[in-house]
Amino acid sequence: MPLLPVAEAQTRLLALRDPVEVETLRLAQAAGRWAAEPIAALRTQPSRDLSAMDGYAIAHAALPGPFRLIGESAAGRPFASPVAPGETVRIFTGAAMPAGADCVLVQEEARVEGAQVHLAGEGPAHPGRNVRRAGLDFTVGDVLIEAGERITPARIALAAVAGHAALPVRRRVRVAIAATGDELRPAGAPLGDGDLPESNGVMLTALLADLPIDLVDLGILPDRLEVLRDAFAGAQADILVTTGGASVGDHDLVRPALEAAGAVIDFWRVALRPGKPMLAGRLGEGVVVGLPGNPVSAFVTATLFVRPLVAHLSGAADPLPKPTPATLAEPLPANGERTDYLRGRRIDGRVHVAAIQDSSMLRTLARADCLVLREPQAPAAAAGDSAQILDLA
Ligand SMILES: Nc1nc2c(c(=O)[nH]1)N[C@H]1C(S)=C(S)[C@@H](COP(=O)(O)OP(=O)(O)OC[C@H]3O[C@@H](n4cnc5c(N)ncnc54)[C@H](O)[C@@H]3O)O[C@H]1N2
Ligand code: MOO
Repeated sequence: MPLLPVAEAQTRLLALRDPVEVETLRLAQAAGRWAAEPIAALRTQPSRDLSAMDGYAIAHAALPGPFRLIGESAAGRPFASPVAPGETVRIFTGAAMPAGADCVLVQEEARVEGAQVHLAGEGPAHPGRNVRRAGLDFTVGDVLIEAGERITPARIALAAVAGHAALPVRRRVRVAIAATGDELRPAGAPLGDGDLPESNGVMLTALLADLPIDLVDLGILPDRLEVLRDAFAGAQADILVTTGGASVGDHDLVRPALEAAGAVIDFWRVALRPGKPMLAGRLGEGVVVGLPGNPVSAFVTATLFVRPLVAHLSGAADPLPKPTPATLAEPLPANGERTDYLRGRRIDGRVHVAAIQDSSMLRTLARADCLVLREPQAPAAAAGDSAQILDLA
């Protein structure tokens, strides 16, 4: 199989499965999910004209006054009768404008003598000044959140004011993570000769921590075909993520073990660096993504493929990471046939690219705050040139 371009691999991966089922959650529980349907306003906001300031509701045509004080309108306690020209009502921020008044004289520009309010400043410049018109924010029936948009804290507030107590979202995605390799030991465990602390599984757990998932930790699996096959077959997940054993060595057993477990591999080997040996396919009702074992390769492929897949199954309309432009601090050589994702760090607005880009080097990755994209066959770039980056911060 030839190497698959990154964008094509992403498209094929997301096409492997539709978003998971819809559930309805109370607002506070819906944070971080994606809207499963368009969310329309059940009411108009403001529902009527409201004062934007503390002061005196007046008719603009009656300026410069004076005005006779006939009552008060507070938030939730409107003044019921109309206000005639030459009359005024004490009013507070968020309170209903009484009929007959069309602007608010702020109290800093008013002087009150008994029941008379005098202009003591410039006064409201025009009718409508310091008034929030009915429907300023939205009108009943307006679509406020599109299907596939994330439920952010601001959208939760919007949905509440729009009259919703609960929202239709996708259920949590069940993600199983398996690290493979005979040399791996849990972080902190005693190490024998040739042993290595496991880092990909904990990295993936952290990388997905802000997404609505239920995690199934399959732990560290040995390089034994039957053990891998049985663990994969029993994973029962929407997404099974494996790391390691994806390449061509004698101990790279993930692909044959997946196939033995009944998986249908859709693609293997993508035109990117690091991360080339990654694979993806179907396993029962779920999707399997096999990430390479090198820690930086696992991180980059998880960023480009696993996070977007979780977001897609969670109902995100736009799940892929978006590159943004940045300025290079140093020249870069011409690129080869794979899209390169270089570990970079922004200093004073310019991106410095780490000198050694070995896919095993976690210290370089941990110092990076972005990945610098180099398209296949990109010509050499000079310091000061623009480059596309993926933000890691
Ligand atoms: N002859 C070839 N050799 C290799 C090729 C190739 O095309 N031909 N591809 C290389 C590329 S690219 C990559 S990336 C690596 C990754 O291959 P694997 O997925 O099979 O990874 P492993 O061999 O299992 O492990 C690589 C490396 O990473 C360490 N590792 C693995 N899992 C973890 C973990 N969970 N936590 C920490 N470290 C882990 C492992 O000990 C190895 O050092 O293959 C190249 N080879
Ligand atoms: O592309 Mo591998 O992913 O060299 O590290």
